[in-house]
Amino acid sequence: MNSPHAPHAAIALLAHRIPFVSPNPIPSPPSQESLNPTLPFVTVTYAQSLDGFIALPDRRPLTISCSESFAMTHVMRTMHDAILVGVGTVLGDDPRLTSREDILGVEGVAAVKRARGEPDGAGLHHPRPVVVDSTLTKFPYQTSRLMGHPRGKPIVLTTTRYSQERRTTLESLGVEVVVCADSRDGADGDTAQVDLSDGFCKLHAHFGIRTIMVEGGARIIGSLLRRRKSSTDKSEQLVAPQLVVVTVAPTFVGNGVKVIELTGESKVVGGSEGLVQLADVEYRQFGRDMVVVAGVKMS
Ligand SMILES: NC(=O)C1=CN([C@@H]2O[C@H](COP(=O)(O)OP(=O)(O)OC[C@H]3O[C@@H](n4cnc5c(N)ncnc54)[C@H](O)[C@@H]3O)[C@@H](O)[C@H]2O)C=CC1
Ligand SMILES: Nc1nc(O)c(N)c(N[C@@H]2O[C@H](COP(=O)(O)O)[C@@H](O)[C@H]2O)n1
Repeated sequence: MNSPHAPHAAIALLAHRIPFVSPNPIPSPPSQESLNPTLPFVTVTYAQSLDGFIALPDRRPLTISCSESFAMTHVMRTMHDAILVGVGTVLGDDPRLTSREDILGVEGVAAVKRARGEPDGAGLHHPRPVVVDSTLTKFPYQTSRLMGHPRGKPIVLTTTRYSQERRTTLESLGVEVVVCADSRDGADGDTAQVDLSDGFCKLHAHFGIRTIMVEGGARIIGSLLRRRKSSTDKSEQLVAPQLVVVTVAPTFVGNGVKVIELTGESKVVGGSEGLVQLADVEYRQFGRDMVVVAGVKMS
């Protein structure tokens, strides 16, 4: 597959699986979840090596995707209202989290605008950036490229143990701080983390965000791929994403960071127990990479 065709192939693969790709209502929503009035549609996506790594040891960033699968990722960014990462990713990668014309190409940009039902002259859609930071103390607001994002300052989801001093500073700079319910299901053991399902509901309720692309990092994705009960709503399904899109590149890394690191009790259980189960799986080649697209079983 040549690079100029990748955005078209990505639109064909994803447009029927992600709701609200167009500002107009799409005729046939792909699933009942997209009709949920309070919970946004959540896509989890990442790129990994053939041996399962998403970053180098010490959480150093790694370029895994080829140009075609990168184009697929940027098409996905244009299809979501918001893009969410954990503060570990902001610290490690300093991401821009924009939809990029240089990666999509002229034809790709035009195709995306057509798919969104927007005129040629319209600017390319960028998802609103959202960062998860349990205390507000880690988000590097003085240096982060997200502070110059074209959709405005990021929204930061935090817990009740946030720093008031930091909140005042961030809000004075235009950052929107959203205090969410605490969860102990995250990656840091006994330390309260952000209850992501509560965060998702608040993004919908406070900002009208209907679709969220979760792009990283390891701990946030790991939390979402575990079957968790929300502290605000006892339904287990609330925490699960509706769509999982994984780029698998034909490279070996040998050592580094994985999205699911089983520890303690879960390591003894092993297998896929305790993890979300996939359904409606599709596979597509983008350049040299394979992209796996799947829904999540809700039972
Ligand atoms: N290959 C890929 O597609 C991607 C790779 N990455 C890599 O991932 C690494 C960063 O991942 P991490 O260090 O794990 O950071 P992360 O980006 O997952 O953020 C984790 C932080 O969020 C906080 N947090 C709050 N609520 C949480 C919850 N409910 N669940 C989990 N964490 C919660 C944690 O306390 C922690 O401080 C970097 O090495 C980056 O390069 C990041 C994005 C995509
Ligand atoms: N799809 C994909 N492939 C890779 O090889 C990657 N390393 C990533 N990383 C993600 O992209 C973010 C950087 O985004 P910007 O280009 O700065 O907008 C990074 O933080 C990861 O989330 N993704």
